[in-house]
Amino acid sequence: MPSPRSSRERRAGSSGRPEFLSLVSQRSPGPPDSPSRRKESGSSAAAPLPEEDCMKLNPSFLGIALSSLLAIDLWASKRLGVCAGEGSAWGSARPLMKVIEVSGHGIPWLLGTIYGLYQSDSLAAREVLLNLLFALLLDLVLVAVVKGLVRRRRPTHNKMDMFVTISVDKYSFPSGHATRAALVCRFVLHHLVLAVPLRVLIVLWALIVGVSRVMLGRHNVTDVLCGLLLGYALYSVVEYCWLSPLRTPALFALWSH
Ligand SMILES: CC(C)=CCC/C(C)=C/COP(=O)(O)O
Repeated sequence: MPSPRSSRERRAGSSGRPEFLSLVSQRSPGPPDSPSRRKESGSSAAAPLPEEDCMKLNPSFLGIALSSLLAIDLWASKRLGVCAGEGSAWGSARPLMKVIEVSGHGIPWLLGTIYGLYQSDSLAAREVLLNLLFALLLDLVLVAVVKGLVRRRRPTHNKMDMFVTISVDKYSFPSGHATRAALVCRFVLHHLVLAVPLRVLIVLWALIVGVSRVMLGRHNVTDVLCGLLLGYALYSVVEYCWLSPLRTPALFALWSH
């Protein structure tokens, strides 16, 4: 009478390594009954694979979770893109959204910081502004690299009528406006002495810049969320590499009057 062994044990045969054998036989490129396969796995492995093993070919839980998240992201982003065109549900708010867009654009921030550097009359102000300039440039490079690597297209409902873009800006992940808004917000909160209402205002501004990207149809929700996280994290890199007159005297000499 055969002993009541499990199907896994029976498949193990004399080797006692069922998982290894089943994975090898599943990954072999030849057809299930090919001579090469029979030679590799012995006569007992030529039997059809049990259902339990075939499950390993199915998408992983992580794969399913990611595809579902992306589907929800696309669906939600389309629904939230209420200012994507003049004819959209909130089309009349589009001009205001575009003003918010410019407020988070790289050019005004870069020009404003450079102007501030030339106008600065104290070493402390120069140090802060020089580091802000470094942060803004680092952010531009990081976003360009990630956009170039990920190459996620902007939502189909986006109208490409943005103020000054570079070639990688045809891609949407991550949102450059969101990274900049989070980075600048954290930077300002750490280095400027501001009254509480102004501190609240800068946080609100960063959030509104993020939300406006989705409302304008420029980005999917995940582009903005990841952009905000990336910008927030980037501030820690800036803090770590902080440029000071002691570390980089030559750089500070450029702006000494
Ligand atoms: C040309 C310069 C200096 C900056 C480009 C700024 C820009 C257009 C970023 C794209 O932002 P989103 O990824 O949020 O659309």
